[in-house]
Amino acid sequence: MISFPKSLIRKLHRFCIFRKKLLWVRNYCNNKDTVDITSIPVERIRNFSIIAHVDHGKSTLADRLLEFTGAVKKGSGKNQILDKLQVERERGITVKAQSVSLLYKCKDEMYLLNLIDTPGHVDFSNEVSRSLSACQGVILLVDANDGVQAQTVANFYLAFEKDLVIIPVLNKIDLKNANPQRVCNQLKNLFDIDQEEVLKISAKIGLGVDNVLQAIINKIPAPNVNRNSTFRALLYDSWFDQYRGALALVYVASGYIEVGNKITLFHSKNVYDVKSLSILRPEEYSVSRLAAGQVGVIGCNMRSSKEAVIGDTIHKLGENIEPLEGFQATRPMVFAGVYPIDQSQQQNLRTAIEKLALNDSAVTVSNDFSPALGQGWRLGFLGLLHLEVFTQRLEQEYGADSIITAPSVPYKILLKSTKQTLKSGRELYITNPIHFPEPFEVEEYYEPMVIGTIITPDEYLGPIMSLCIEKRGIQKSATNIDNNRLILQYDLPLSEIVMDFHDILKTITSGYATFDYEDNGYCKSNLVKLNILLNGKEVEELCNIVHVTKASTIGKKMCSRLKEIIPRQLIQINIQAIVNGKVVGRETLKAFRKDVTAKLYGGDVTRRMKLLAQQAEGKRKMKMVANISLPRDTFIEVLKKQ
Ligand SMILES: Nc1nc2c(ncn2[C@@H]2O[C@H](COP(=O)(O)OP(=O)(O)OP(=O)(O)O)[C@@H](O)[C@H]2O)c(=O)[nH]1
Repeated sequence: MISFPKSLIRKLHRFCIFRKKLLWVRNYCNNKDTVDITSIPVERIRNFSIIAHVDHGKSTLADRLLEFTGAVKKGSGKNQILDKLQVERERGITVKAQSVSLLYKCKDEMYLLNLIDTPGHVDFSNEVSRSLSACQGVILLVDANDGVQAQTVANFYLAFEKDLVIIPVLNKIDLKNANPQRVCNQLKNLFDIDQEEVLKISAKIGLGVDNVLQAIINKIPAPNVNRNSTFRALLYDSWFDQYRGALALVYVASGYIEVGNKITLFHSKNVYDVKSLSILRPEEYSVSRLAAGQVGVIGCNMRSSKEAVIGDTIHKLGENIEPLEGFQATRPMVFAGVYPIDQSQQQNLRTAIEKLALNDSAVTVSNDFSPALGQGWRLGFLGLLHLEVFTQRLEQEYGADSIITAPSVPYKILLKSTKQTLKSGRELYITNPIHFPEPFEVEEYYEPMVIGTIITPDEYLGPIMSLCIEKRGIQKSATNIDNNRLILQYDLPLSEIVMDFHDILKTITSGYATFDYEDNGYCKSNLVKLNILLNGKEVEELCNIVHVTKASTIGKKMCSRLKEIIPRQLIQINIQAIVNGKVVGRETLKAFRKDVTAKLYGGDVTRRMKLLAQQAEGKRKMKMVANISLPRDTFIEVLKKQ
């Protein structure tokens, strides 16, 4: 392999940074104020979001809107332009809401349309609700073939509760199996939307997209703001730029701001000079002023993303203001330990987690320690996909490899009243099974519950009901939304749906049923801690809290799963699942026998015996230190297919 001197690599690296800076400056200068966006009056601004179920075509419609308004060239060959993250492009899903400002001429007047493309998956619904606070209307997009699905219902109610104007749009009418009439009936039955209001389009081929633009202008009201009052802006997203520090994406709620103004954040109180103002089209386009009703980016040399706290209100220094309503804190649904592959990478992983957690405000972070994995963090996520996407982003965007431990949901425990609990409080939230108290200390156990909504063709009702019963679900309602589709509501324990409920549901319904859930507080339960022992040694990272009725089944399955996942090693591995000191599952992973005598050709038998004895001694030593190497993903994998 050719090796380059370190000095040359350093020079090359510096050159690349210099080139990037140069490109940014050129881009900045080219974009400077060719259209005076601030001259567009408030009455000609429309702020809206596209909301829909997963894969119903939000990003494709956003692409067409970008093309129709000239933000990108027609036939540029680029798809899903607003899905910028590598993880979004690889998985074909949106995980982060993206904003773009479009200029559209209608009846000789220029309109500014601020569009936010939102994710569809339930794990990212916080992005949707955050985006809606900068909007006055939404496009509710429904696939004309699939019809109304679980996230369509959830997203409709999010917009409805915020009193936003809803423009119903049927997409994919070019498909052979599209059935617009059936979907219109569903919209009428579920949301009381009249058929005449529904637009029919094909985002893929651009059919009917101009009607969508017309509806945005005619139906969505202009923001109700005052440009002459004091400046207030809601910080609703932020990201880190290597050269300009943290950039804040804001919705200006009143007044205006100009480059050179001194600003401060209401809660953090830090003071900054405004260095740059821009709007996204979708690339940054510099402007000299951001005024009420607009969505734009403020660059003010914030040194770290920590300073740009999402939900904070930005205002001018020295002005007394009432803060804008921030965002409701989201409650993490799944917790998992994240550790560096080896402790030398700890600092790197720490920086990466800090930066990414600030960009993704739904993630909670606290320190954690594991005897086997060392110093790490306990992170809280909105679901398993959120966890997977976060760790993938850590790897791809920050080059930080990590080991993830078994995910767990947050349990609530009421301790028996003793002198100590009287002082420290009897209620305990357990996000890490390691901290599960001994049964004699506990008065009552509680587990988190959700209300699950399932939309399915009625022929799958039987298998779905069996699945929900197996997952300890209680049916709340079952309603027909048309001749052959049902909407079911179940009370379900969060722990039962978090890992693989969605996958199983898709399998048993050939992909036709869709699922969405929302938090429904805590419910009394009967829980136990399931310990996993490898060669008699407890592996804390694999222990799990389970419902007492499931302990034995899960224990057995975890053992057999571990047997599949752990590679055979030079020593035999005894895998045991233990609940309250009782073995509920057991498997043995046979040693993989290395033939140490292979090189011997004939010769004295004592030589053969000596080699075998040496090998046995080596194995004994390994067993003593329980030196079992587990693959990186064991902790999640073992819980996935129970
Ligand atoms: N035939 C047809 N396919 C479409 C149309 N619109 C979108 N699609 C396809 O549907 C798939 C999903 O489209 P996306 O735009 O990624 O959907 P999305 O709603 O943004 O997906 P998420 O961000 O993951 O929720 C892609 O393969 C698109 O090419 C359409 O009008 N007709």
